[in-house]
Amino acid sequence: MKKIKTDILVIGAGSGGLSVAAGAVQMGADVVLLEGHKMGGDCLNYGCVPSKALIASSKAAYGQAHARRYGVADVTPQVDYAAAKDHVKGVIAQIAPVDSVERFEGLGVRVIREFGRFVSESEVQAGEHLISARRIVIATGSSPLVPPIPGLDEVPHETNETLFDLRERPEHLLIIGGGPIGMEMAQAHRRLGSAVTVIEGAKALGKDDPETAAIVLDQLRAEGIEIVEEAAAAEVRGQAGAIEVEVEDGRVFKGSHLLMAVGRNPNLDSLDLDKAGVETTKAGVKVDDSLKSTNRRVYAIGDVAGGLQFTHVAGYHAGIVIRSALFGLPAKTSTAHIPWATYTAPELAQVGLTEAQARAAHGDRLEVTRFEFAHSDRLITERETAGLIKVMVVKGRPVGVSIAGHQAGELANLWSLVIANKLKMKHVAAMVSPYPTVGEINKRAAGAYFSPRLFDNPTVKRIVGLIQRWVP
Ligand SMILES: Cc1cc2nc3c(=O)[nH]c(=O)nc-3n(C[C@H](O)[C@H](O)[C@H](O)COP(=O)(O)OP(=O)(O)OC[C@H]3O[C@@H](n4cnc5c(N)ncnc54)[C@H](O)[C@@H]3O)c2cc1C
Ligand SMILES: NC(=O)c1ccc[n+]([C@@H]2O[C@H](COP(=O)([O-])OP(=O)(O)OC[C@H]3O[C@@H](n4cnc5c(N)ncnc54)[C@H](O)[C@@H]3O)[C@@H](O)[C@H]2O)c1
Repeated sequence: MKKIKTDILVIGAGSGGLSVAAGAVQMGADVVLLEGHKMGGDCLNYGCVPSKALIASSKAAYGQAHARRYGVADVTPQVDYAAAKDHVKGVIAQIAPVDSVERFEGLGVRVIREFGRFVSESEVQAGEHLISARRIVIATGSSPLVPPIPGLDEVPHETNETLFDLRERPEHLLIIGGGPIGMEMAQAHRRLGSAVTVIEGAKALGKDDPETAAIVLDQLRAEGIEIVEEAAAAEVRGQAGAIEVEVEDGRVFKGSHLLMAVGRNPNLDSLDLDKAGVETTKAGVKVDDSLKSTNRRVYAIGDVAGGLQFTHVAGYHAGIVIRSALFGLPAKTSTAHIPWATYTAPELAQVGLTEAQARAAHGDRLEVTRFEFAHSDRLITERETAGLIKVMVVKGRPVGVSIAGHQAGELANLWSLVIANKLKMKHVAAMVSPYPTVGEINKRAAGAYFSPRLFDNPTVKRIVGLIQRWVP
């Protein structure tokens, strides 16, 4: 057994683990990084990157088929599904060097390509290495949840770990689960020419504001995607090419392929966490708001910490851990300014509280300001007018923003800045946006907040009237 001593041991080289390792080593800590599978984790290999690359292919196909509204003839796109998958692989390959062993070794991180498991409160075994560390960061991510639906273990099905390797376009893709994975892949496949049925046990895009989610779902349905809600899958039957999903009320949906997209399972099983005194819940490692586990030397970040499961959240967690583990400074997580976006067309984005959450937290003090994308000159030129921004405001300060529409994810950036820095609507209103940009929508939303105060206000009218009498 080779013994290694280090300051920081990071288990898992995905979005969270790589960010801790890169940050800590560049600030002078001795860092060991373990990765048992692919460098870059889910986001690079099976998640954000391949899904957004496939969405880009589908957007190109959709653009060809819907050009007439711009005065350019529609054409039926000649989709080569395998070539689209080559494009996906090419994108992964282009980004992979940033997450590679070579890059991290170049930064001074000792990278060990083995799975790690705890043998004591401060030691982890990885292959022939026994590593003892001052601080250990669990960043092992999550895996696709495979629910105990009768028949599923005998019927061939895809998950996010296999879908991007599929070379033949599914004739009819059945998707169980109408969350972000299900809906992004539904639209991508529909636009690439598959028939698509989404079977959702509750509400599709149910973690988002229902009003903004409805704008997205209307468009998906208009593109021909069948979305069945309140229909939990109860049984799966058939074989490759001829699959049936029976839902709880007895309806049966037929397709050629099946994608499971019903949520995530934290990667805990191989870690022997009981040897380290690290407690877990169903969601993941039990952590406090500074991401410390029940063993004060051990942190958990990203998907395995069981909160919001996004790459940018894993990166945000990394910053908290670096502050705490390297500098011994207090650092606590907050979700108030955390955004997320679903990259359907139109996109769906959320920052902080939804209207329902804000109402529950702030009651009558809540004001909801709205602006319809149909009033954006830029989006009229682009013919992308379906969309809405809702800003939840308490005493002049935004506490949440829900956006559906073209570039909703891009628009969300500003609101994270505003909420993170406790800025007010007056600060957004004070910004000058270049005309005609999509980003102007954010300023218009702030304008909508102030309009009734300025334009429907008898006191303002009286004052203006008085002043005008005196102005020469
Ligand atoms: C289809 C899909 C699309 C997505 N799209 C987006 C998106 O657009 N935007 C977004 O923000 N998020 C998206 N996500 C979520 C995002 O991928 C995750 O939130 C993110 O990857 C989590 O990072 P992580 O570091 O916690 O885990 P991961 O990136 O999964 O990394 C964990 C790593 O740990 C390794 N590991 C596990 N156990 C051990 C062990 N015992 N020893 C050593 N190594 C181990 C694994 O092999 C893996 O490489 C998407 C997810 C999916 C599935
Ligand atoms: N754009 C992005 O940022 C992005 C994209 C994809 C995934 N992700 C991340 O990955 C996570 C996982 O995504 P996901 O879509 O798998 O999970 P999810 O938990 O968001 O959605 C799963 C859906 O499956 C439904 N479901 C569960 N069991 C069912 C059953 N038996 N029959 C029918 N429906 C059932 C649930 O009601 C839920 O709506 C997301 O929560 C998100 O954190 C992010």
